[in-house]
Amino acid sequence: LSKSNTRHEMVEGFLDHASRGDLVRVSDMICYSSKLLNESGKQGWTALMLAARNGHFDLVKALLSKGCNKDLKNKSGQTAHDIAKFWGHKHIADLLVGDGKIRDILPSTGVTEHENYFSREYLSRMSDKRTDSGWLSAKQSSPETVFLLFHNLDPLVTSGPEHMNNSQAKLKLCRLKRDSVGVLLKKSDIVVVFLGVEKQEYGLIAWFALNVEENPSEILKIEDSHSFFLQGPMPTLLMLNEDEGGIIAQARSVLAWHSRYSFCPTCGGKTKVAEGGYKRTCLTEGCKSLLGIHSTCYPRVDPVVIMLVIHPDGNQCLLGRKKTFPPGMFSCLAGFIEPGETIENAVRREVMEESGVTVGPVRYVSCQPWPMPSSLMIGCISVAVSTDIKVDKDEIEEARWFTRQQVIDAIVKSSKAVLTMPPRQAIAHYLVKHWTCLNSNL
Ligand SMILES: NC(=O)C1=CN([C@@H]2O[C@H](COP(=O)(O)OP(=O)(O)OC[C@H]3O[C@@H](n4cnc5c(N)ncnc54)[C@H](OP(=O)(O)O)[C@@H]3O)[C@@H](O)[C@H]2O)C=CC1
Ligand SMILES: [Mg+2]
Ligand SMILES: [Mg+2]
Ligand SMILES: [Mg+2]
Ligand SMILES: [Zn+2]
Repeated sequence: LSKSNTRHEMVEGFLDHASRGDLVRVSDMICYSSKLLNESGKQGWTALMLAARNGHFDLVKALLSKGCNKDLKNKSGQTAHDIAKFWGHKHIADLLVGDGKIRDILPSTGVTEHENYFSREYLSRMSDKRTDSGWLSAKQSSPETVFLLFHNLDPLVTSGPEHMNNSQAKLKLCRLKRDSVGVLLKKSDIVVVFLGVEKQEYGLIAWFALNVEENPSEILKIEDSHSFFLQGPMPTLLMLNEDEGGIIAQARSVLAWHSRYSFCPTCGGKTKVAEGGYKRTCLTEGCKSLLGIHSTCYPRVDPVVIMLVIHPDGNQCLLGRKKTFPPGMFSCLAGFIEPGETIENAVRREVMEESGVTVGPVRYVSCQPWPMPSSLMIGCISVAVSTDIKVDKDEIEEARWFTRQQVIDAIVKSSKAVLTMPPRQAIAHYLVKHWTCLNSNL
């Protein structure tokens, strides 16, 4: 018995070092007993899974090089690769794909998937539960369930010091419980949107979002004295951490849709909220919105192209500024895609309209949900075939070619910088940075 206890303690210790990313201790212990490599602890988690969970890149590399089995699964059926992907550690997930077989199926475009702010999937949406009203109402009355409250689409956040552990973000969403929002849930005119459940092993903690028009402070029991409705949306919504940015992207877009589409867009009739807040069905008998593809019944997403246009000399890029931008800031040109238009044609049309520049080849780079109210920014890089600029004064105040050095100075916020860049959370920032890295031989 004591022998197996000692062994058990050793495994526990080993997994604890792995979880904390202690490369030295983990390596030492493997030298002592190589069997530890594939040992698992609570819920079947191996050292590799724990290292992948906590983003310890070097440790994952070391464990792989020692020959650990990366295909083992924990009790939830997840491999280390699944875990790394879940938690947004893309570089680790790539490493765990290993021999490259999976990625090699796709022909290389030189573009790898990049996670932008507002893009993280912290919750699993579980869309199959949206039609299960029994499950949804049980979750709404569960004491564990998390409710996010919005007032006119501004989320309730807190700046309380007790929330600031392990987080660089200055603000955090208030995770309210059933008892705090009970009075609102009973009101018939409040839409409650099911966001999903936390991605974790035990239980299924559900999250819901609700929006109220009148200030609810008086009728609610909110104990946190540091809480307030975050006015915005820009730039305040960029102050949350990456996990919460992803949650806001989903919640705010769906709530904004409800606040703008209370009546049927087809006949003006009353609608009924269905599918956990993911549908509004017209109540008028025979309404055309009920026939065929009734896309007006679902939350809208508006595709927008956003593009970095490269000068034919390869060493300058085109940036513009709107009157509403802070002084000195320039960004990528952008515009809504119109019906019957491809991404590439929308890029060429918007650049022509806004700057008078003709664009040739266009390539997709990355995308970003932009919940103001519900755009999907489709980020592209493209090459100009003409260089004269003539701005459309209605939309753009100024557009200019900037050299690679000038945009690098702006990205690193050098004192020599002649412009400022959009914040790092905006895909415009990423597109410029992506280009400067591509051209590092210049
Ligand atoms: N994440 C990022 O890095 C960036 C995000 N963006 C976002 O991209 C979006 C679009 O960029 P923007 O340059 O304004 O777009 P456009 O160049 O297409 O111009 C905007 C104009 O288009 C009209 N418009 C509004 N909604 C639609 C629609 N659904 N379809 C067609 N036309 C529409 C509006 O006109 P009117 O008001 O007269 O009705 C608006 O003034 C904005 O929401 C902006 O916030 C932009 C730049 C950077
Ligand atoms: Mg435009
Ligand atoms: Mg525009
Ligand atoms: Mg437009
Ligand atoms: Zn209708």
